Amino acid sequence: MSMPVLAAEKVSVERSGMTLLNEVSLSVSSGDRLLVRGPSGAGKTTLFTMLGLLDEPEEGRVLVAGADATGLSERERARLRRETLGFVFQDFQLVPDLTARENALLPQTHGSDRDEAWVEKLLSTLGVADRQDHYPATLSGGEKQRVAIARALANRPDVILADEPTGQLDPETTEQVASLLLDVQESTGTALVTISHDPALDSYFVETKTLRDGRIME
Ligand SMILES: Nc1ncnc2c1ncn2[C@@H]1O[C@H](COP(=O)(O)OP(=O)(O)OP(=O)(O)O)[C@@H](O)[C@H]1O
Repeated sequence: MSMPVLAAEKVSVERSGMTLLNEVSLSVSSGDRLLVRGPSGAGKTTLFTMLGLLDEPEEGRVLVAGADATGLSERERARLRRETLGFVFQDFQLVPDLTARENALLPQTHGSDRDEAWVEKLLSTLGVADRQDHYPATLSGGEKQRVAIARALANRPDVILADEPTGQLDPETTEQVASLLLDVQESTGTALVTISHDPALDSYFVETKTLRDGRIME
């Protein structure tokens, strides 16, 4: 088996004296897709935050391409995040005063090697090329999420992390967005970790894990 591009090893998180995650372990390698399911309050967002290097666990480690990300400075974590991870959120989180295209190009702002052709290809694959000069307010929910997926892939990340990516979409749009997300994931060989309670996503994933009360159920 190839080395995991992202792994949690016995990650435990405590906040205000409550255990939010209890020795959670999981890993994904290039091209893998993993769905983490769980009811409300199970700890899904907390897990997303840890895997996304947005916060640090009290115990355990998060490894990116085999390197321990715990104990890094905020600055080093930000760099690792930018270079290796792509994020998709339930509420899209597009910048309102940037066009679709400018939003998708955002992750490339820091890099020296801008690759606008790649982002244009992504927008086209995701079926929003003709909307690229529009502002988020004039896009449908499905279009916004497709732009957000292009943005997540703009830096050719090793892993896409998606937190309830279809949570604000109707059933038909959920199906379109889920298939497009998985198509681009497959064609780019990126690993994908999706965190969701939406049963509509189950059929797209072979590997699923269930989180309950902060633990992965066996
Ligand atoms: N900083 C905190 N201090 C104390 N408790 C917290 C904190 N953050 C989250 N929690 C609690 O931890 C539990 C897990 O929260 P989390 O947001 O990870 O769950 P979730 O599975 O994403 O839920 P949902 O699907 O409703 O968003 C919840 O009971 C929540 O109220």
